[in-house]
Amino acid sequence: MSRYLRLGVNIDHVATIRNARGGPHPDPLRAAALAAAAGADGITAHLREDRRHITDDDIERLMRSIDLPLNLEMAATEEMLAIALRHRPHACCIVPERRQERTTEGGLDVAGNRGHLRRFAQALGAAGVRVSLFVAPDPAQLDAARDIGAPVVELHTGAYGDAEDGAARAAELERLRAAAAHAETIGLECHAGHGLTYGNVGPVAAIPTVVELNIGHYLVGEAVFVGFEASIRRMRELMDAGRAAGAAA
Ligand SMILES: CC(=O)[C@@H](O)[C@H](O)COP(=O)(O)O
Ligand SMILES: NCC(=O)COP(=O)(O)O
Repeated sequence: MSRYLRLGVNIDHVATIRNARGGPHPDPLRAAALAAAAGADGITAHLREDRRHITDDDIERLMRSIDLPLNLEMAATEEMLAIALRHRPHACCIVPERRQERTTEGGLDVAGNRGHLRRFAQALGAAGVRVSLFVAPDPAQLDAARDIGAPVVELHTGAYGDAEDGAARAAELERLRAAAAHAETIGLECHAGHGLTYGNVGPVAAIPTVVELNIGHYLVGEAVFVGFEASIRRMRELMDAGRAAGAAA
């Protein structure tokens, strides 16, 4: 029987639009409420060190007012750890950050930073926060994640989304499939996300050991044309269709 695939709606880029004018509109909290109405299973927000989209105040307000679990994405810095420990969201996904990047370019080097990341995983885990590590679909990084005691990994799907031809995309999809299978074998819960769209979500949703997708930028972009709830509902339909196709194969 196929497992339920959760949808975490990332509301970062609602804040990007708001911040373009410096006022309160559009409010990511309103987006979170609409995501809940559209059937999202969780809300994801990335508090970047440079606060280019989500702000500290957004996190405060999300923690106070949403009913859905919050997945706080953050870099492994002392400042972010203190914020996460103060709020204790349902989950924290630790992600790499480079100030000059336009978006999250790759996964964490868990294998090369075990000591540092273990301390974060332990502190957050002890506070009751479910810790996930945002990694490339690389078995060595998954083994390192398990070694440092993280219960969850989120596979970076950006290379799959960016692949320009069918063969390259198939190769990236195979890397995701193999990594998700490896996660299950070593006892890690497996999520995936970054750059997912209506056009590419199906084959990722079909991977049976992936239990959560986090999707944001495309949903906010589509919302301009069809509305936020409608964009989420359409994504949900495509995820469900992909899951069903995977189960039938
Ligand atoms: C880690 C990740 O993939 C998300 O945070 C998402 O990409 C939105 O944030 P940015 O666009 O700022 O990378
Ligand atoms: N962790 C991935 C995420 O939250 C959403 O990424 P994107 O859909 O905004 O690229």
